[in-house]
Amino acid sequence: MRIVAFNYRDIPNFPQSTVHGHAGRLVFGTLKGRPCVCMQGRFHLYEGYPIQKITMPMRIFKLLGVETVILTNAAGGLNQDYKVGDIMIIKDHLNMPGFAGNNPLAGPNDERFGVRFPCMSDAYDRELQQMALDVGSELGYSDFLREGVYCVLGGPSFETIAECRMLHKLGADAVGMSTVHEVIVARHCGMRVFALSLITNKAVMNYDSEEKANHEEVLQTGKQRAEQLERLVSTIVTRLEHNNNFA
Ligand SMILES: O=P(O)(O)O[C@H]1O[C@H](CO)[C@@H](O)[C@H]1O
Ligand SMILES: Nc1nc2[nH]cnc2c(=O)[nH]1
Repeated sequence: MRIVAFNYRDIPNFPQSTVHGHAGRLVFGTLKGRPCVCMQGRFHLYEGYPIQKITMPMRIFKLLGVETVILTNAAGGLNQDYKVGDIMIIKDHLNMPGFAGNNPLAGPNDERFGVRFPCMSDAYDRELQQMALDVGSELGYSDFLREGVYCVLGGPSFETIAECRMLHKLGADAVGMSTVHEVIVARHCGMRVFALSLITNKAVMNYDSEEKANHEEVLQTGKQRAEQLERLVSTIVTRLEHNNNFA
């Protein structure tokens, strides 16, 4: 397989990855014969970037001709049934920065990309969610494959116990610091979206707990499930090719 990779620092006006574990490369190649572009590292509000800069790659992908965006993230599990290592298919989100007015589409609307008031009730493609469930079951992943609601916060501090309890009551199954901004911009310009959270740690909900969220655990769980996540995503990509039914 031939790939061509560009360091973010060599791409004019592209933001730079500052997070440990985010390589900072844009990789072009084929995945099971399908042309793909992959971000090795994404951008977050807590890195200090304006929200429009964080989501700029989505518009670049649209202009490159990308039709489907697959996003993955690491997240803390709020749902008490979730275990570390579970993979959650995101079916919906809670956009906390958006509640406070920090939305990537705020400001003048660029009509070349999409409408002023885009719908978000269909943000996560339902056919792709079903396909992921089917693929997961074929691969023998059903025991650790979930469907749930992802909540984005600004970070970089992890949540307090009271915050975790509140987010759980509000209907979130997992909490993180990414993805939602990209989803909004991708949907605004009409790309199809599928997203997964790897539950890398359990959110601490109890004052008796000795557990503490930390980035090392996040990276470690990521490594442990990397192969299975890769297989899941690459098989989904293969099915997109077979079905080719989303044009
Ligand atoms: O970048 P993603 O996969 O969302 O990673 C999550 O994990 C990091 C914290 O450990 C934060 O960046 C948070 O957003
Ligand atoms: N906000 C947040 N982000 C995470 N990323 C990975 N785990 C977590 C977590 O527990 N909380």
